Amino acid sequence: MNSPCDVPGVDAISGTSSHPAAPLHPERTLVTAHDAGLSYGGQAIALDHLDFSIASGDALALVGPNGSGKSTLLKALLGLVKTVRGELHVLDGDPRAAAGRIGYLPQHDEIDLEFPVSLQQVVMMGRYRTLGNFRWPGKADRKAVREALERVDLADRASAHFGSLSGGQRQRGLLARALVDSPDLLLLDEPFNGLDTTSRKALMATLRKLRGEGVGIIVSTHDLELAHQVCSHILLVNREQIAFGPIHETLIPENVTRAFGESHDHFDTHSDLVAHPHPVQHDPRSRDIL
Ligand SMILES: Nc1ncnc2c1ncn2[C@@H]1O[C@H](COP(=O)(O)OP(=O)(O)OP(=O)(O)O)[C@@H](O)[C@H]1O
Repeated sequence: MNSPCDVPGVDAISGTSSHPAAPLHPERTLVTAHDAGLSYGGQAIALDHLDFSIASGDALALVGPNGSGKSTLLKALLGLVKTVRGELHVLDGDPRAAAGRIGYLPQHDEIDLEFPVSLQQVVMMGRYRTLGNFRWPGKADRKAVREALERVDLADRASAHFGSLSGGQRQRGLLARALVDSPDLLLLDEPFNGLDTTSRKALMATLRKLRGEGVGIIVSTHDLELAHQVCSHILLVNREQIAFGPIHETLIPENVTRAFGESHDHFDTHSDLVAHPHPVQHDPRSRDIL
């Protein structure tokens, strides 16, 4: 059974129905991988045998243990890591050609919180590709910044000193920076690390709203709740692809064990968040809730 959270327009937090805006991004395939292998400059393949695809409005949870290749895949989608075998296409072509259509929220950001920069100035940094080196931000740029801040519900804090915002607000501000050029594809590397429950929920709601607008999302995470609340698909990796598919069919104990090993402690395979296609009898924790 699909979770209500899988359906664009159904609120992730309340579970109530809303009226989604018409998709702003046309339906199209955003990423395809065919037996792709990724490598850092002539070194051994860091992540191999990738075979998956995602389309507009899909959200893919990229899940695997530390060092399994999650960031490597995100960097390859940005054209920063080479595909040394097979194919990895973004918007039907080489990832480097699609760079202007991708928004990226890195795992660590370098912004010095003491630096006297406002939230809207941080978001404007996301316009640098559009602005080039020699143009001052104009009306259209300021409008784009305002709209990006509205999308993450931070328009009222536009002038605030970036360093004075809460951790969750800063994270949403950085998301606005990734969104300011209206990307077709949004890549997020562990965006929920260190966030409190309220900020997590706000960020999840924003991501679901973006899906409803037709943005494709790939989010690297250890967080199964996030994966279930936001994502339609999951890609489990451990130096190679372990499994890919709709989240409710693919996030099963067998695949989790294959990705994390028998002794993993990240995921309780009896957790409500891991699908149990064949619930184990006599175990009160086992429920086929999905
Ligand atoms: N710049 C680099 N040059 C060479 N090898 C690298 C580089 N960055 C990562 N690797 C290697 O690629 C493999 C995958 O690392 P990656 O950072 O993609 O894993 P990850 O799943 O994102 O890990 P984590 O959850 O800890 O962030 C590791 O063996 C790592 O050592």
